[in-house]
Amino acid sequence: MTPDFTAAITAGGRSSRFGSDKALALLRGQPLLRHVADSLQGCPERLLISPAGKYVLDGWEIISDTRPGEGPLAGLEAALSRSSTEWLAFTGVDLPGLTPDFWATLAQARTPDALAVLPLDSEGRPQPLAGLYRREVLGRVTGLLEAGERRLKLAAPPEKTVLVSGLSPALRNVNTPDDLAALSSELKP
Ligand SMILES: Nc1nc2c(ncn2[C@@H]2O[C@H](COP(=O)(O)OP(=O)(O)OP(=O)(O)O)[C@@H](O)[C@H]2O)c(=O)[nH]1
Ligand SMILES: [Mg+2]
Repeated sequence: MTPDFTAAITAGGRSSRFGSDKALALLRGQPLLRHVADSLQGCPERLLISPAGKYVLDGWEIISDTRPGEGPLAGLEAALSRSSTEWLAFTGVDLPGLTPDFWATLAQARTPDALAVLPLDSEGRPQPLAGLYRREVLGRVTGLLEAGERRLKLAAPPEKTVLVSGLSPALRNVNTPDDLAALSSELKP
């Protein structure tokens, strides 16, 4: 099924724990950013939140941060402001295990009342950096940012967030070179 939601990858981070730009670090010969983008390639609209000129990703529109350096919650604000569909798939550069099936599973879990659909990680916690967000959370996100809040996990109210289990293998997150080395060695035949 063709996705009916906009894709957004927030890519304005400094990779300080990784030590070099992790979006461009290679896993199986492809940059991490490419792995994430491939999982969302079927989306009708594709947005990359990053400084102009930093990345080239064919078919993706580069959107500048409205609040540069303020973290992924600000990236979500920029993405929701530009998205023209009701739902937005929002993620980062460092989750190379995401797949089209992952996003389809989240999309199927949407309910009429939901404002967000988030997967549960291996410890049973919602992972807000690989979720679907309804466009109407934009007002709340802007309110949080204006109040000095930066935690992405507060973007949608818990009582209107659908949580999906069984997806944790797709949520391997790369923050350090050791994380990438562990992932590479697991994937070797
Ligand atoms: N648009 C935007 N994205 C951000 C910003 N800060 C972090 N991100 C992105 O949010 C995602 C998750 O953030 P982190 O894992 O903390 O990445 P990071 O901030 O580059 O790495 P550290 O410096 O080690 O914390 C990554 O895709 C980052 O590129 C920002 O200020 N603006
Ligand atoms: Mg960070």
